[in-house]
Amino acid sequence: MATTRMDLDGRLIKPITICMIGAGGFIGSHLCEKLMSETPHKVLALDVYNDKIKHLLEPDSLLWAGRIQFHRLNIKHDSRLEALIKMADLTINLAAICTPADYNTRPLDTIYSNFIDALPVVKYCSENNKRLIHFSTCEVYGKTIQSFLPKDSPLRQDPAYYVLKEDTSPCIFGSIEKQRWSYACAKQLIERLIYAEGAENGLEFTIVRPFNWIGPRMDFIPGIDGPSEGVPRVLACFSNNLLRHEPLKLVDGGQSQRTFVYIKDAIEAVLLMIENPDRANGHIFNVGNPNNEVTVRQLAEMMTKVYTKVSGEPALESPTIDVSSKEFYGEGYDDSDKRIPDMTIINKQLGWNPKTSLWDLLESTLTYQHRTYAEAIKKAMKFKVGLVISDVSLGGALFCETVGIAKFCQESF
Ligand SMILES: NC(=O)c1ccc[n+]([C@@H]2O[C@H](COP(=O)([O-])OP(=O)(O)OC[C@H]3O[C@@H](n4cnc5c(N)ncnc54)[C@H](O)[C@@H]3O)[C@@H](O)[C@H]2O)c1
Ligand SMILES: O=c1ccn([C@@H]2O[C@H](COP(=O)(O)OP(=O)(O)O[C@H]3OC[C@@H](O)[C@H](O)[C@H]3O)[C@@H](O)[C@H]2O)c(=O)[nH]1
Repeated sequence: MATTRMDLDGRLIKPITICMIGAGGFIGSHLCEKLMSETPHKVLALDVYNDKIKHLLEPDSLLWAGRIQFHRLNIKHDSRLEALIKMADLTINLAAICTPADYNTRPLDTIYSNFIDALPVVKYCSENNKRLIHFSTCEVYGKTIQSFLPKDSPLRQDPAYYVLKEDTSPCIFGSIEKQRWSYACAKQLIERLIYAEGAENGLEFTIVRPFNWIGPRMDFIPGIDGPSEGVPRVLACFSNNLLRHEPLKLVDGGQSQRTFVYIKDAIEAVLLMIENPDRANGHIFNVGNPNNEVTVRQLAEMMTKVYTKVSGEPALESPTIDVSSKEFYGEGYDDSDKRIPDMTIINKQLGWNPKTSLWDLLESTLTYQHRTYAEAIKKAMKFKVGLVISDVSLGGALFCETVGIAKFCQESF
């Protein structure tokens, strides 16, 4: 760990204490890891779970012991929150419901989590003159202007109609019954509130808009370290399909486009924000990789190829199947058509650029997924087949939840 660190303007960085809310999640776990291994800063890690940061908390002999402290609390109702924010120099708020499967099926929880529950955090930071880094989302841009242009319009080729820019792009959401947008709308309102606290009360803030950060520890694998009926974000959905040898499900044909950035690249950007307050305060930053754009169908094809390479297992003959969004997510789902971040502001303020190609980030991530989950999945599948066989021998109905299991069952009989 470097003890002497300089900021981008050549000044010595003093060690600070960070109150990190949602530290036990995907981004939080990587940020804690980075702060512990490369900086002298202290972290008060707040979350309801700590499974993803357990390796940083135990044993006591770790190099950084004493610099990270876990507080199990729910910010919805815990009177310790203000005191913890007061103890820190900087608060980073990552806590949120942020999986699309929840937005239209649990819109109230989504709005409460992303707006109402974030309010006291903003208030305590403002009242106690504490700096805040708040995690918003690229979803605040909603759909692109391009998506409303006629299919044959030459303007569709003009980046002005699709590249998403913090200070000029509009936020375009669907109608109210498209409850998918409950998340984006709640995030937009909390951004506006933070901005207003900055303008009227002098709150020192930075807003981060992540563009599909992916990597190890993202979400969960259904039935292994999360609910079997749960629907995580696309990286974990496709990883789960690959691990179980079942086709990857393409929602509405997989035509939507996304840019994916490697979590380790993105964390570098957050560290620059933490350590360069003069350059980061008052700004909203897109953090993504404009060079890693694919359709979801292309992502599925690439993940299938990469997984074959890292696992040594052959791909299925038909590696993908189409599924309607209504069937997959339920009524009220809608989608962002395309998400390319403009990088001008983060480049100018922090000199940050993403480095890792989509192929490389998928290779390291799927190597991790295979190493972490392949055995557990095999065991779970054998157990299920065992149940099926005993069910059949008892004259019960044969149930095979997945194509993979169905094939395995046929072979076993
Ligand atoms: N991963 C991405 O690509 C991405 C993209 C856009 C926005 N974001 C935003 O970044 C933030 C972090 O995302 P993530 O991918 O790490 O998600 P995550 O779900 O892995 O992490 C969120 C963490 O917050 C915790 N949390 C939620 N509600 C809480 C509460 N009431 N009290 C205490 N803890 C609570 C959860 O337990 C979880 O550990 C979110 O605000 C999300 O909206 C992430
Ligand atoms: O199995 C799947 C899962 C997802 N998809 C599709 O893949 C695309 C990406 O889905 P994700 O679950 O990763 O979520 P999205 O990119 O739509 O939104 C995400 O990005 C912004 C963040 O705030 C959140 O992390 C999340 O809302 C969507 O078009 C979705 O419909 C599939 O085709 N198949």
